[in-house]
Amino acid sequence: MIPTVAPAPADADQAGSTTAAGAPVPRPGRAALTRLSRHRLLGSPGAVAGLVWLAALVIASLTAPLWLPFKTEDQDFTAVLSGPTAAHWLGTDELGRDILSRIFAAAAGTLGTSMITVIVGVGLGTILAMLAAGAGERTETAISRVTEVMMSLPGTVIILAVIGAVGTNIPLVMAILGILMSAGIYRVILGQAKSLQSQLYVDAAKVDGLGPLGISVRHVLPGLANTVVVQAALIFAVGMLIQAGLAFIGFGPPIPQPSWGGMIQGASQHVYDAPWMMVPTGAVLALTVLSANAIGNALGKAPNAAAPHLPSAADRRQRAKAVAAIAAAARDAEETGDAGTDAGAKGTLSVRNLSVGVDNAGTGTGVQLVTGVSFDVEPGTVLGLVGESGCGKTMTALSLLGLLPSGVSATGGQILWNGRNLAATPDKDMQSVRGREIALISQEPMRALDPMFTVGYQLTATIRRLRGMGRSEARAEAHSLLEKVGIVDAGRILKTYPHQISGGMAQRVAVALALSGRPKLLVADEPTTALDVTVQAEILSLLRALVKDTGMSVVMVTHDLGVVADICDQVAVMYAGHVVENGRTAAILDNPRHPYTLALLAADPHANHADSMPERLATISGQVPQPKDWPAGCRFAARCQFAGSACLEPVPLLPSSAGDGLVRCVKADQLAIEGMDWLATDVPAGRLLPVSPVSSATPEPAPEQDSIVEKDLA
Ligand SMILES: Nc1ncnc2c1ncn2[C@@H]1O[C@H](COP(=O)(O)OP(=O)(O)OP(=O)(O)O)[C@@H](O)[C@H]1O
Repeated sequence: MIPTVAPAPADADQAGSTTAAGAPVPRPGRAALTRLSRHRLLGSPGAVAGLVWLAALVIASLTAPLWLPFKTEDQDFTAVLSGPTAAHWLGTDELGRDILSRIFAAAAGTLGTSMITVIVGVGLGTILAMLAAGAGERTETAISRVTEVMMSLPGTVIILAVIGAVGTNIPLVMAILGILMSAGIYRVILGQAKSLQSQLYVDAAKVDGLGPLGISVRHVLPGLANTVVVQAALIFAVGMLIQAGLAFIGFGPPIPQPSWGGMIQGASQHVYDAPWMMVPTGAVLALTVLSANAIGNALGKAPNAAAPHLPSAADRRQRAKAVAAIAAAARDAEETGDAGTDAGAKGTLSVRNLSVGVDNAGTGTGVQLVTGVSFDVEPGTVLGLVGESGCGKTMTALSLLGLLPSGVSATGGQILWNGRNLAATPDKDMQSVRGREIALISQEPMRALDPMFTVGYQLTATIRRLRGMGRSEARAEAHSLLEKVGIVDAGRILKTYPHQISGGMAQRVAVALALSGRPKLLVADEPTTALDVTVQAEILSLLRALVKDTGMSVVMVTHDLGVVADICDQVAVMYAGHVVENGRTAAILDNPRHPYTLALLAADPHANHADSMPERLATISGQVPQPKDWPAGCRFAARCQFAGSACLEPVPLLPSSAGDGLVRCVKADQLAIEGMDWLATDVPAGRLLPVSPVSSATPEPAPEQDSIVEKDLA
């Protein structure tokens, strides 16, 4: 299954929630704030400068009475309209008042009242949007009509009318400005709030009994964080400018209280005889507005909490670094003649020694999730990657497309495809591979389909993009693709939206979408897991037919040996991040050599014949170890009924005596000779019997006394 990090479900907000890898999962709101503050704000020099400027302005303004040399109303008639001097650093105005003192004295008021506009405008707009999105169509219609009326009102006239009625009460004027602006903010936020309300995790939260308020606060608001802060920064800047404009035309704070707009107005009277007077206040106002905009810009680039699976720019940079490192290693290997393999035959996928790891904050020293995986997929064949959950199948599959999740990247090895090493291919070059050469279908068909557009639009747009066809030609191709994937009434389905079709139909459409670019390789990540058994069989037979008809090859990720038996020519059994056995499907299913394969088969009801079905199916005690807990020796040893002390040493992948496959077990041959079965009995985890180590180059059967645990267990 492709990992996604959705906002925490209703019951998962406890502090201790972790990823499968054991890493703590931040709550969406906190995650958003972390990203906003750490990666974006501090990563943008403009935003950092803006923050420093605003912070300095606020501190200087609040502490002004303590350090300013002059009071705002002090007049120095010996220095009227002067430029900067030792006594008056920024000069004086027409009454000899110190401009520096007046700028800082006015700053707190200007910033504070602009914040009133932000709080009222953004707060009201956000609350209305969340209410409209969550409370149903009638409420949304009512709120939308009211905001439309608000937007049609002449704001300037209303503000002037308020000033006429109540005088220059700046906080009140700015609050009313906020109310007027909230209508626009409502419109900006509503669409996003509605989309968040329609997420599957919101449905899950509703099922869990979370009320509308809880859903809005816990699931919707965190997803709106980006938009809200960007709007806040913009409104802050606009509020400051409007306030300065009002003061300029005489509706500022009462005289002699200074205001930036009032000071600019005063300076405009002396623009010819004392032009300097305009500079300090104008520059401070401009710098403050620029600072707010720079901060808004930086925050606007932050990834949304609702889509944390999308790689941020930092993730992309990190990936680019990882790709460059692999490319450099490959070049070194070529120079020293250690490259190992050529680029493989055309249409053959050759994965060599692939490792995938967590980036660990860009240091490249994080835990490894997949190590030393190698396999080949010939044209027109299907390779199954099989294993329990957490064995690294998805990480391996996604690395073929360069689509590893944020914070994870390929750390070594080669993915050889049509003459290039995809592991060392930059993301922008991978774009021409994805869809056109290698396509993906995932477990959840709805992931591939956008609920906002009809099936026809999505298919046509994809075909046009990937194959450069005209509209009507693409439409005809979409129709034929739907027929190809077994949809009888293709014309009708083209007109439907994804939510109007069943899961099986959606998976067929997803397959058609994947075929749009006529890929040579299809990566299918558990494509039938979410479907019921009959539909599963249909999709498998569709894939089989496509492989036969088009000569396309498939990498099929599955935990179902039935699927492997049904469709795969080759199989690679993965356990704890590496391949423990691979080879031809028939050879492996008939003659498994690795105890893990043996155990998977023993635990699979379909692999046991009805007449010889045991009373109790076999189990594999324990769990797949977390990547950070992988032992140096055999990673399966702690759960293995046949483990011995030789299994404490690292085990290489060696040719299996059965067929042309490879197996990673020091006792593989001994098990084959003795014909051991995996028992239904649970084995205490970590039990190891003494077994003499065998040479890794030529595995020999273990001595008699090192026998199999089974004997003890019986
Ligand atoms: N984004 C991630 N960051 C860190 N570790 C991850 C991430 N995604 C997966 N892992 C870890 O990588 C390992 C391999 O995961 P992977 O999803 O490839 O397993 P899988 O065999 O495909 O399992 P499943 O069938 O459940 O998808 C697991 O230990 C998993 O916890």
